[in-house]
Amino acid sequence: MTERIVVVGAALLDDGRLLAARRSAPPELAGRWELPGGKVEPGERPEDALVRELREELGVDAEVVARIPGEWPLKSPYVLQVWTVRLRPGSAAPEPLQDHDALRLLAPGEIWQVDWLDQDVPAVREVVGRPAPEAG
Ligand SMILES: Nc1nc2c([nH]c(=O)n2[C@H]2C[C@H](O)[C@@H](COP(=O)(O)OP(=O)(O)OP(=O)(O)O)O2)c(=O)[nH]1
Repeated sequence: MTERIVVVGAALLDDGRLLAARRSAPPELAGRWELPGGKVEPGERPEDALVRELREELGVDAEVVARIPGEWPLKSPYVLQVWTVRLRPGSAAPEPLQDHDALRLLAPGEIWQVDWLDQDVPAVREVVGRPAPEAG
């Protein structure tokens, strides 16, 4: 059986701007930008993994809104799935607490100003081709 591990990434949209995070490790990925998130643990729902990772990495209280259709191959055995998320009322603002050393909120015209990980580009393209989720 081929092992396949899902990495969940967050499309965190704030007033039409997309949150991008710059990785601080490992050396081969450091300095490149990604959607914050991480690996789904055995037995964990992807949505729960994403909420957990965002709490650990950014210190936020987030909720998952919807899955972005598609799945993108990363370094084997990982595949990337992306979900739109929003902050719950009262959540702290995102901070680069773990795994990242910078965050940016990118307006639609700024999306391609950062050096996304190559493997994230098709996923980001899919994210920005979609309207922001409804508020509330
Ligand atoms: N989170 C995230 N990881 C990505 C993206 N694109 C991409 O290639 N990756 C890779 C980097 C890592 O090899 C793997 C996920 O690792 P991670 O370091 O974010 O996950 P994690 O917090 O669960 O890691 P760990 O320290 O528990 O091993 O997927 C992306 O957009 N978001």
